[in-house]
Amino acid sequence: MASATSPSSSIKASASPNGTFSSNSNYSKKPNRISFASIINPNPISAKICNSNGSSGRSGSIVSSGLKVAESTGIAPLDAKDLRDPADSGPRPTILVSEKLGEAGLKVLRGFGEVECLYNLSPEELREKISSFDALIVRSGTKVTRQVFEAAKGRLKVVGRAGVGIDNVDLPAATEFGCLVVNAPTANTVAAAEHGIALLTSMARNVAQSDASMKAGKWERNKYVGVSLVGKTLAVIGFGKVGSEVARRAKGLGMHVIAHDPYAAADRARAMSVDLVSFHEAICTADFISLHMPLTPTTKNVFNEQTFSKMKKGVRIINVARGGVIDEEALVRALDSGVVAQAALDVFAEEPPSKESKLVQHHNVIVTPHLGASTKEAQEGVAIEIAEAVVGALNGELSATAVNAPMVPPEILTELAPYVVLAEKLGRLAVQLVAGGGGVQSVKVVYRSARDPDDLDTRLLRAMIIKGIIEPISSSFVNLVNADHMAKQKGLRISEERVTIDSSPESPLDSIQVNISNMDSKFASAGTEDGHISIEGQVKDGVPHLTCVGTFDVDVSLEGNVILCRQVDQPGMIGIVGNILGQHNVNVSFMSVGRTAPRKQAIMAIGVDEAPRKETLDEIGNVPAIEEFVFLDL
Ligand SMILES: NC(=O)c1ccc[n+]([C@@H]2O[C@H](COP(=O)([O-])OP(=O)(O)OC[C@H]3O[C@@H](n4cnc5c(N)ncnc54)[C@H](O)[C@@H]3O)[C@@H](O)[C@H]2O)c1
Ligand SMILES: O=C(O)[C@H](O)COP(=O)(O)O
Repeated sequence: MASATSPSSSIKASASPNGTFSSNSNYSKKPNRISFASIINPNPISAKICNSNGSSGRSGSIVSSGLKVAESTGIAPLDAKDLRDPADSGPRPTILVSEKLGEAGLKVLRGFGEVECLYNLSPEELREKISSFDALIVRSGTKVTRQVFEAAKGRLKVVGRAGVGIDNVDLPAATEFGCLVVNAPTANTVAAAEHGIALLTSMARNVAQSDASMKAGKWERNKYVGVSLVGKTLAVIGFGKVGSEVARRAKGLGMHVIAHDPYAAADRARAMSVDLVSFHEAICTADFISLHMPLTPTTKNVFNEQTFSKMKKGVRIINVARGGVIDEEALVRALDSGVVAQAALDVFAEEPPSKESKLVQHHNVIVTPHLGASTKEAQEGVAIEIAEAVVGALNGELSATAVNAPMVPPEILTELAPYVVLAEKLGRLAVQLVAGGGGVQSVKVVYRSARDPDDLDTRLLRAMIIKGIIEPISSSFVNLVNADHMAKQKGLRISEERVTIDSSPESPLDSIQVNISNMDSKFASAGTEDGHISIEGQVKDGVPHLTCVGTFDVDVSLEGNVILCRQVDQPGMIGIVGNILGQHNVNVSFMSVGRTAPRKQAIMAIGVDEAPRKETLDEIGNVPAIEEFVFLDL
């Protein structure tokens, strides 16, 4: 008799904390983090998002418009009535807005979920409240730390940064917790650039100091003689969105503009008649230096004692980027010594800076309280941009402004959709074929495609294979955000190979093969000569199919569950097994037989709608010609 090697029995003991092994257990039994299927929803009807109580499905699900990328850069407000399915009576997602957000954005959010605006929360208050929210929207004032993600207890699915800089969000922690971070990168560019120019011109002409002097009753025409801008060299550090808009405006003022940006394209600079130069040349030759790079470990305190000492005496510095890129104490010393004649600062290492800050109080410094993005227009734009991105993410769409997940163009998402489903199912099947279920360390994925390897974006597929492999055998939750991190954490090495085949480039892929290296299989026929467990699948008419097990060709649609039997190839086997299943009321959706040679060995792959009971599996195992079989739960 062949014994049934059902994965449920072997995996139960070691794996799932609730002692069960079921398909979609990620939706119903995992913590309430957004599932991968909610970020990129392979099901065009509804994206399941777990409720606060851990249940899932239509009550608590959010209707998805399918595989599309949120058009979050468009700033026309969405019609609130379009955002949720009116038939969906489940609990609405909860959104915490922790800093002032434009009304138009709030309207978009209110059309979709329960919105609470709680400004000025202390870090402790934020940690206390966060586990009741699916989304958090912040500006630069809220520190979204690891502790916040921990306190969210898996509920928080998306953090929306209503602006550009994400240095106040702990991205590695967000990624580990599978929380998507989106920002609003475009709507405040012009506002920040205009503020930079405002600071540049007012600093050069002592507008702030002379205004204060007059208001103090003085008339000091000789004291506030300024410097001209025309013909002076402005060095823009960080030639991105804001930096290049500052450059464009400074050229209009007749300045000679140079820029330093290790990642900027030279032709973009050339097109604006801006010379891209080294950091050294920029800081040594400039009369004015305007900062527009992000705050990163590399840029932190990049303006320090040493760099100030190399600057032209009397240089003037503008900072509307981030305070942390300047060593503020070193700047005070450079101002005192006259190396830096003036500074105009919108941002500070610590915000708000202390009232006694020597930098803020310095007579050659003008300051604004982080107002770069604060125009009515920019704030409305940013609010809509972030609201649409957050709603899109909660709706199961991949955001075009995702910061910690791959941004995949909509047309690619659409054509990859069925392969994404196939990839997860192959991962789930492959791990169930491993004897003992766990211990998988090395997986090789082979993608066969007629397209050029560079034309195939496999990140989604890889993430889904990882999800398929990890979730059935652990309590971990895997999505597009944290898949690579989870694989690394579990010591799972995934290598990918793309094989170009002679076929139609119409479809992105011909097949996906998943090989688990150096593991024994509970279904020996799934093994290859070189010691791998190998399965392969294809998409046929939009439906994922299992097409190869070990060295056997099969063809079974991966829609329900699968029984694989190895048997002696002889007449009547399909009837015998089909009969047993029929007698036990198990509906067969698909059957296919692959064999090495007539009357030798064959593999029968049977698709079944429901999981057979143990007695049914025992009866199949008692058929004398059946040598081994396995039930695979999809
Ligand atoms: N004060 C405000 O209210 C305000 C408003 C908007 C943006 N900002 C800040 O301005 C900065 C720029 O914003 P953006 O929208 O232009 O971003 P961006 O990403 O478009 O541009 C940043 C540029 O900096 C470059 N860069 C990265 N590391 C660098 C380095 N070591 N040296 C030089 N350049 C480097 C990048 O290549 C990129 O081109 C960000 O820090 C953002 O947070 C502030
Ligand atoms: O990075 C940004 O977008 C700006 O610094 C704006 O920050 P704010 O939203 O706090 O005004």
